[in-house]
Amino acid sequence: MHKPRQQHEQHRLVGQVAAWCLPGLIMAPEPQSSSPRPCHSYYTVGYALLPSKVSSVVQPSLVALAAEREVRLVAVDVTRPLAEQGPFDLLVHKMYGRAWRAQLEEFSAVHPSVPVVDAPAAIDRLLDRATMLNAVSGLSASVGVGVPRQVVVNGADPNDLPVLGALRFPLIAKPLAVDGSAESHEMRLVYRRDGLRGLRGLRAPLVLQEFVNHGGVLYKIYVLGDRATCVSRGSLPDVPQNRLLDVDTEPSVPFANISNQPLPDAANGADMPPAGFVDEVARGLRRALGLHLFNFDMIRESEEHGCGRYFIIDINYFPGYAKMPGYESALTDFFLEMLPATPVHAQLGPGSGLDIEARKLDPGPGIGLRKVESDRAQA
Ligand SMILES: Nc1ncnc2c1ncn2[C@@H]1O[C@H](COP(=O)(O)OP(=O)(O)OP(=O)(O)O)[C@@H](O)[C@H]1O
Ligand SMILES: O=P(O)(O)O[C@H]1[C@H](O)[C@@H](O)[C@H](OP(=O)(O)O)[C@@H](OP(=O)(O)O)[C@H]1O
Repeated sequence: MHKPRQQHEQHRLVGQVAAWCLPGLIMAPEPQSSSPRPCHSYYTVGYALLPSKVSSVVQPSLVALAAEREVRLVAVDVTRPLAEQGPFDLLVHKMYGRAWRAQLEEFSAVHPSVPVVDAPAAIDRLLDRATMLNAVSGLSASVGVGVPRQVVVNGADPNDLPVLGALRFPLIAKPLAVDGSAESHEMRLVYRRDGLRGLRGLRAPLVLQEFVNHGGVLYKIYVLGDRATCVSRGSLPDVPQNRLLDVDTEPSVPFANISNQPLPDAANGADMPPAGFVDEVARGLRRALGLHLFNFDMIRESEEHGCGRYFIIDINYFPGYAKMPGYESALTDFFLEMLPATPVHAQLGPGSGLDIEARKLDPGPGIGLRKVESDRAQA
């Protein structure tokens, strides 16, 4: 039900933007302020994103700054075969489903020299909460960050699960799948065992994860290649021990999209995690995940309830970068780092920028999906 509407919206949105410079391409609008430049001086970064992500991330300020640095941002038309579009010097994407994966494979077979950020198999690990946090356990123990204990519930009554005995209440029930839908952000905070009965309202499969008291402050770390930027946000408040025993209160409560909340006044003076620690965790995760574009949510256990350990609770692919201060220049820098030394159409010589057939005959040095994956293995 969800996807056809999204595709329709995307088609409409793509149809609204002006075609400029190269026939057959659909592009982000050229910023009014930039002076005319010959087409060949530009790099072209193709982006394949849902309409909501386009409107949050591909803002005029980003398009303008990238253009100043000779990078133009071009929307992929997802209603047409990807391999026939371009030429692109770099492709970034966050789309769901097998058909899109097949399009990427075909694109890389036809254009092996074009880096695709990121590899679909690596992104897939973040689309399932059972595998999402596995990379954290791969970080060296000396880094000092963990994940809350959790179990996966595949449809059976969670009360019947023998493993549940190992978890301590309160728990958070989270949908297993992370698929960009509103439902994938609908959760329940479960205070005691009888609260698990109400979970039948949430669609299984689910993850039941231990809630960690953390003073209502969450740290969101935005990763863009080698850069990591940490911001603080509001989060769920601590759950006092007596709330777990109070049978006159609701045994579970629903919530959604908490981490979009600003920091509550009371938490405003909260210490940020040390920059060196943030960088170390971000670097370790980037290597373990093999991804360039993601953010992760980290909390610090309240000292009155524990010993101040850090926990990672969520990792998101291609997050809302516009919420990060200075995102325009960070994203443009990232594109420039990922781009090859020469624009692809300039490598092919004058007049060949539109010639897809010529590129099929001359596939270049071969740095498509495979190159990005091998860079990752070496990192
Ligand atoms: N184990 C936990 N302990 C304490 N609080 C938690 C825990 N897990 C989640 N939360 C709280 O619930 C919120 C939502 O959880 P989570 O990040 O897993 O969901 P999400 O829908 O994927 O979030 P986002 O919109 O940031 O992607 C967190 O921002 C945090 O406030
Ligand atoms: O598109 P889905 O799969 O629903 O994932 C969301 C993430 O879960 C959120 O974490 C992103 O917001 P933040 O950048 O505030 O983390 C959010 O970014 P958005 O503000 O661009 O929608 C999304 O990436």
